[in-house]
This record gives sequence, C-alpha cells and structure tokens, in this order.
Amino acid sequence: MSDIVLTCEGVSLTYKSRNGLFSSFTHKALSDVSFSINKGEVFGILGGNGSGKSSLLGIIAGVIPATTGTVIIAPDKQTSLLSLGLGFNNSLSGRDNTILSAMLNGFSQKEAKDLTYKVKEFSELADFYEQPVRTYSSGMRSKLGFATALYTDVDILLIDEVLSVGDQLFKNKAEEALLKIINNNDKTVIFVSHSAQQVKRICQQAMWLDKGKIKVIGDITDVMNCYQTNFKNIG
Ligand SMILES: Nc1ncnc2c1ncn2[C@@H]1O[C@H](COP(=O)(O)OP(=O)(O)OP(=O)(O)O)[C@@H](O)[C@H]1O
Repeated sequence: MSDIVLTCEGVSLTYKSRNGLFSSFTHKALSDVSFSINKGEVFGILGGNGSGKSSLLGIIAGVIPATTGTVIIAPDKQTSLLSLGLGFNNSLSGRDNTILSAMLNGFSQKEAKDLTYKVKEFSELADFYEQPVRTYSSGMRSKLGFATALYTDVDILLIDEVLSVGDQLFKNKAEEALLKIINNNDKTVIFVSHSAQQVKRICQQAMWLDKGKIKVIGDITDVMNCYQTNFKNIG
C-alpha cells in the first residue's frame, strides 16, 4: 500500500526581476510540476543549470512561495532543507546554528547542546565551529549543513547539492553516512545533484527537470537512460 508523504500539484513559479529603474521582466522557472513521493523513498532531481531544481526544493521547503499550485505534506512530517546558501544565521557560530536548527526541529535545549559534539566531530570544523558562519567558505558551510541535518532527525530531508562541495574524503564520508541513515531509518529524501552518477547510487526514483518542466519521471534506471542519452560526459 502506498504511503504518500509529499505531493506537488501543478506547481508553477514565475520570478519577477528588475532590469532597470523603471522596468522589470518575468521568468517562468517552473511550469505545472506534479508528482508524489512515498514514505522512505529516495527521490532524485536531475537537470541542467537553471532547470528549476533549487527553486522546486525551495517551494517544497516553504522558503519560496509557488506562483500557482500546491505542496501537500503529510501533517505529522517535518521537512528540513539542506542547502548551501540557506538556513544559517550568518552572525551566529556553527555551534549556535546547530542548536537553533535542532530546537526548531523539536529538540530540547539539552538535546540540542548534546548534538553539537557529534556535529563538530563529523563536520571537521574544529575551532571554526565556534566562529560566526559568515567567516566560513562554501565548503565549510556545506559541512556544517550536512552534519547538522544528519543528526537532526527530520522526516523528509531535502538535499540541494551539499554532497558536491568539500574535499573528496568528506564527500565520500557524507555519502556513506547518508546511505546509512537512508537504509536504517526509512527516511524520505529528495536529492538534487549535478552528478548523475551520485543520483544513480543514492536514489530509487527520479525526475528530470528541463526548463522548469518534467521531462521524465519514474524509476531511476529509466530516468537515467533517457538523461544520459541526451547528455554526454556526465560526471
Ligand atoms: N531569485 C531569483 N530571481 C529571478 N530569477 C531567478 C531567481 N532564482 C532563480 N532564478 C532563475 O530561475 C531559473 C531556475 O533557477 P534554479 O536555481 O531553480 O535552477 P537550478 O536547476 O537549481 O540551477 P543550477 O543547477 O544552476 O543550480 C533560472 O533561470 C534562474 O536564473
């Protein structure tokens, strides 16, 4: 029996930007995107630059309002967006950001503080963990984001490119840790990556977004076959 935890129904997004003092233009980033995800599914989103992957995750996370359409999340489920640019308070230290994220996800203050020791170790930030996040490189932000989300137990994890930054050793460690929580915890994950091979290793279902529209959706093998036929030299 299917156990749907997340549904996008006809989601469209139009950005309006200024291109001068008195003029503006609009850009349709997503057009009529509809799909559902079952509990415990690991769902990949593939697509070239500007195809709308991050915008879609932002809408699912509730940080970007859809222009039309709806996102329905099962009432007892919490989502957490793990993204390079989002979610941290730049003037707080890595440690305080971990505490804040954990408490926003329902941890008590003591539980949140206890968590920081594991996050510090996994993230390898050492003394930088006590420094304001604004002083971090993008790789350091991604390490903090990944480690915080790893130990803050949410139901639906939205992962935007965070396994693509950092040195190779950290990438391997992060991918291994992610696979472990996916396999052990029946966690639902939506995973965005430029690496088709990484999506293939991690996900069971996938969607290929092209210029804001769903090109193919379904089983990972079918989606990858279509995707790779269209793109050569995929990493
Ligand atoms: N804040 C914004 N204002 C205006 N246009 C935007 C904004 N954010 C994104 N866009 C545009 O919307 C489209 C989709 O962007 P989005 O970042 O969602 O794509 P993406 O698939 O995640 O891209 P990438 O793989 O390069 O990270 C792009 O054409 C982008 O230029």
